Amino acid sequence: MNQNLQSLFRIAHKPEKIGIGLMSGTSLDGLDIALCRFKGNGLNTAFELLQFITLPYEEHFKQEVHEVFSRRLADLEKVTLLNAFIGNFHGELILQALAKWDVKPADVDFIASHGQTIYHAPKSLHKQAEYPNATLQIGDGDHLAVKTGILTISDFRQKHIAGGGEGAPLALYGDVLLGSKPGEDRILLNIGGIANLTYLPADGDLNKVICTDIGPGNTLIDAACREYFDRPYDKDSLIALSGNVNQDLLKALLSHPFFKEKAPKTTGPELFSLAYVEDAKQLAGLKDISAEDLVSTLSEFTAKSIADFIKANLPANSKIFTSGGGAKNQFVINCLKHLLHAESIFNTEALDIDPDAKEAILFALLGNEALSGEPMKIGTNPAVLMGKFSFPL
Ligand SMILES: Nc1ncnc2c1ncn2[C@@H]1O[C@H](COP(=O)(O)OP(=O)(O)OP(=O)(O)O)[C@@H](O)[C@H]1O
Ligand SMILES: CC(=O)N[C@H]1[C@@H]2OC[C@@H](O2)[C@@H](O)[C@@H]1O[C@H](C)C(=O)O
Repeated sequence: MNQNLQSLFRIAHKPEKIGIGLMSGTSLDGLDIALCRFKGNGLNTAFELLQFITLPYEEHFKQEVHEVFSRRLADLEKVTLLNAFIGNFHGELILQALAKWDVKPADVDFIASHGQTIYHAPKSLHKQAEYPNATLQIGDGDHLAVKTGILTISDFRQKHIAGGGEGAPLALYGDVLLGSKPGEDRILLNIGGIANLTYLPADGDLNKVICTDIGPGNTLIDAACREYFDRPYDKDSLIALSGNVNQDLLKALLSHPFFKEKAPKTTGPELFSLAYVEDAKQLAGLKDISAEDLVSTLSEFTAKSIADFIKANLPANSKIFTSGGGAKNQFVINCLKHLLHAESIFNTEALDIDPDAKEAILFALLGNEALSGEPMKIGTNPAVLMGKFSFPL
């Protein structure tokens, strides 16, 4: 037997596995690296987070990715170069993290890598009947495997699409495993570049689980901060707090048909961009708005779209647990509390899940499933095992 398959067979049979989950999200702030230990699979997974780090991206790298990120027209050579470069670069960052933690690459059984989404095009976006849902993550797994010497599983989203989904959100698999509690209706709300949530019903019925994108999380707030303040994001909501919400613009921002589409649905910065904001300004008949008022309005927009979705679709008594960088945006969280009449909104720390690490843990879990799990049917999501295998040799 091919020695790669032999080693794959050996790792898949190990009762306990050490895996690294990698997430590089739409905010492009850095690479999240989670080192985890797993026993078992599916609903019987025992999991432990051993180490977590976010290694921030340098400005130059962010600019290179922004050249092709969520653009309909991009330099194909740049895409090709970045695909190989990011695979190798993420491999280097893993080696740095392992050295810092004093862990040998040989002690890690697998890497599960999300890659970098550069374009997400569900049918609701591209509207071309002859084409399927589609999405593109770059940062090829072979480069990671060869650079680190560790078996790498990558490109998880294609199988979800092939099975009838939109390629996202994949959070539901991890959320069900880590977040469910009998007797409690729960909402795990991730506010990253895009906001998404998983509803976990109190009776544990997997058919009732809902996992969907909702709309913009930080993506528009970040884009406005970059454009008008030369800052990557609105740290501690200082800009939003210094402005006022423009109600006409807010109404126009909320009027897009995406918000009326039935869940599950997905979206990205391809739709929610500064061009979207310009269109909304026109719709509202608004010529001028101060940059501070714009950031306040976009922050309220994030909170209002999330609250509207929850009020219209989910039980009112659900307990909410937030994660993602947007959970640190107090303006957004306070608006949410106000709109939902919620006394408290927790973050996933209350569930013993590091809110910054949650998505990287999710991919490690998906890697563990790819190696030795079985397809799971949850809600209307495709029952598929996701991920492609890359070998070091
Ligand atoms: N202290 C803070 N105050 C306000 N906003 C913050 C703060 N810290 C982080 N953020 C927001 O969180 C963002 C990063 O979030 P995160 O890393 O969860 O996104 P991501 O993983 O790239 O997104 P996605 O889940 O959509 O792929 C920043 O760009 C910023 O908007
Ligand atoms: C195509 C893509 O990269 N989508 C991301 C993005 O970031 C948040 C939201 O949009 C979510 O749908 C997804 O990521 C998470 C990890 C998911 O699949 O659950």
